[in-house]
Amino acid sequence: MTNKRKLILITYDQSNGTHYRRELLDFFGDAVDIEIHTICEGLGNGLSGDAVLTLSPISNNRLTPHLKEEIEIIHGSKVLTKAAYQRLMDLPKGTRAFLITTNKTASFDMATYLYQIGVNHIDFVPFYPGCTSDPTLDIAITPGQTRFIPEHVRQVVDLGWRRISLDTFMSLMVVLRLKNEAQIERLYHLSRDIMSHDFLTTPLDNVSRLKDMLSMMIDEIEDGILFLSNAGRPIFENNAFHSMLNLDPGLRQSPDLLNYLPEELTRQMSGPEAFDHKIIHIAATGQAFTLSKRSFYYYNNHSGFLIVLKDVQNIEKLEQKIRLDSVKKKYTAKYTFSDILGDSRAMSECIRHARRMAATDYPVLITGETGTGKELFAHSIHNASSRCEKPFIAINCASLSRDLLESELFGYEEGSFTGAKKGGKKGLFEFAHTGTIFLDEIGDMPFDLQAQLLRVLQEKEIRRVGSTSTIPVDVRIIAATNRDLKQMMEENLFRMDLYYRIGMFSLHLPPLRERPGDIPLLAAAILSQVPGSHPMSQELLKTLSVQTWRGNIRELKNCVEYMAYMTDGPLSSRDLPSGYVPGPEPGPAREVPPIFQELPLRSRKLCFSILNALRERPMGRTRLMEALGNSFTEYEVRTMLEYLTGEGCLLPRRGRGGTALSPEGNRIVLEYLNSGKNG
Ligand SMILES: Nc1ncnc2c1ncn2[C@@H]1O[C@H](COP(=O)(O)OP(=O)(O)OP(=O)(O)O)[C@@H](O)[C@H]1O
Repeated sequence: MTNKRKLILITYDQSNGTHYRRELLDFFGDAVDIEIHTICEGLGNGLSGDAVLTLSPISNNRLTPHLKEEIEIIHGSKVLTKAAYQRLMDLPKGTRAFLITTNKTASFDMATYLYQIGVNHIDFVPFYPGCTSDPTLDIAITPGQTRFIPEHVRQVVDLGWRRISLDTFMSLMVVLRLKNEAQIERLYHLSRDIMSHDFLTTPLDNVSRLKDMLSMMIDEIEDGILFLSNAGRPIFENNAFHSMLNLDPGLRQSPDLLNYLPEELTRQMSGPEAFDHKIIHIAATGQAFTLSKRSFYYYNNHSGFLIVLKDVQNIEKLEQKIRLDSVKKKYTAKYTFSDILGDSRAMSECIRHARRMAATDYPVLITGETGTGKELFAHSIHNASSRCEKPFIAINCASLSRDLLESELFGYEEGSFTGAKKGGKKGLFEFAHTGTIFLDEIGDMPFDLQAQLLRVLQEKEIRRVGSTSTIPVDVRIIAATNRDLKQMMEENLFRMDLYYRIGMFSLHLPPLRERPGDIPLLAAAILSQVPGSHPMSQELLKTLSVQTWRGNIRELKNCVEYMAYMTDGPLSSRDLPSGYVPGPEPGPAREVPPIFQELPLRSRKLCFSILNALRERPMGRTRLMEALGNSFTEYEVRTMLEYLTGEGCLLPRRGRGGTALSPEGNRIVLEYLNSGKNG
């Protein structure tokens, strides 16, 4: 790699060229080769180099046809030394003098410059080769062009060659990528001798300090940044750009940088269009980046391109961190295995199995009646798994309508349906990425959504509602249900393929009545949570142990808490809430009303319980669920309410009065209660 830069220097004539070439070499040393081209002798064709510097006014339109390729063009400016300026200022006010330059344009250029820097007490008369002289004038002022002074002039104020301005040097340093400490130091020294343009009146050391701070800040940015000139040449790149691509340190600020970048990157960068976040894969290193190319403007002029490179892995990590931070409170698993009480054999076995399942990454299906601790187990499995630091997201599949459940789980794209949020919405699967999702009441998930869930499990990617693209997700699924999925499969209500996918590890939690030995332990633990509560008598514990506990531990909890709050002294069977009698419920044998006969047993029970509860008074769904001991899911209750309304057992709902029994419903339930035969 060659580090020597080539500069095309354009001046009016050869003499100017030689002079300014020397000045440039004094500044840059042998870091640059300078090729002079003059307007007088013709610029020639096919000029090529790292940059063009014009020190004589010439438009880009005139210049570019002479260039072999697109090269950065710097329109340089020249300034007086401070000493020369002083000599001009010392001339008396009203002095009329020739202003001698090489040509007409240069003459006006010089006059404008002098007025700009405040030399406005002298009356300049432009003079250059070929123009008519005024014989009455005998003073001449010239920036070093003494060779053109008319013979009759007696007083000459030679300002000396104008010097290349500080901003021209700065532009050269940037474009030629030659900015370093030594050059900044040189600029600083120059600034002591020569005049600055207005915008450089800030002391140079401040400017350079500011620039240094700026480049330090750019170096601190974690994204790789590369500035390209309009011509596509590298102007500046930050540390991250080098380290992300493992570039040789010798390439820092090298004009040849592009030759050493991966081909996948340069191919995308080279087009004229700006773009955002293209994903590129570097075959040689296996790295993946997102690449953006943005135009940047300086005072409305297109000045080049900004290339931004982001490491995809970093984005993922960051996104994950943001997800985690934002979901931490809402989406963490609260319970661990140590929160699960019960030393019955059945319970100990469940815990042992669950611990084993936690050590794997497979889906887990937890079954069991309501209130047996399915959610507790789901939390504990997540917390004992390798994903414990990652999100745990629980959703009840029975509590939402089909469409809502779909958009909650998978998210949606902006505009995918009326009312969709601007910018779309992330689904819970995306939030749960790298963690666990707990699908409670999975048996109540609508059939077509089951197919989508299966796809997520198989493909490990989701598609937002209304989107055509997919998003990869890595989520472990724990599902739970109190429904009989096997039975549901037979009835074509649950997909067999999904069942076998999630049910490989299945954990059945026994109902409380099958492990009465756990009741004293659980009851004592529940009691200890109530401040100031009294102990339970043995006789009460015995009574509790023979209850059917259709609501299982949740029901036991309600019952024990009720007693603890309602009783002042030690607790006995007398303190039990009404409905709890010693011994299991015998359950009278009754004839099944014809409208229930087609229903599965569980739905039949639910229908009867609803009608029975509504005999007392009308009530809303939440109340009704409580009255049923929370033994049925919201989905089940809703479905059965619809069914019973359709059968004419309930009055259609109006307003906030809740659901009421119709005369037909009342007749059916009374007939059922009086029938006395087994159903
Ligand atoms: N073995 C246990 N030890 C201590 N508390 C328990 C145990 N099992 C359940 N619980 C408590 O009982 C209540 C119900 O448990 P959980 O919500 O986990 O049951 P579930 O089977 O998911 O119920 P549902 O099917 O109605 O959603 C919770 O307050 C839970 O903390």
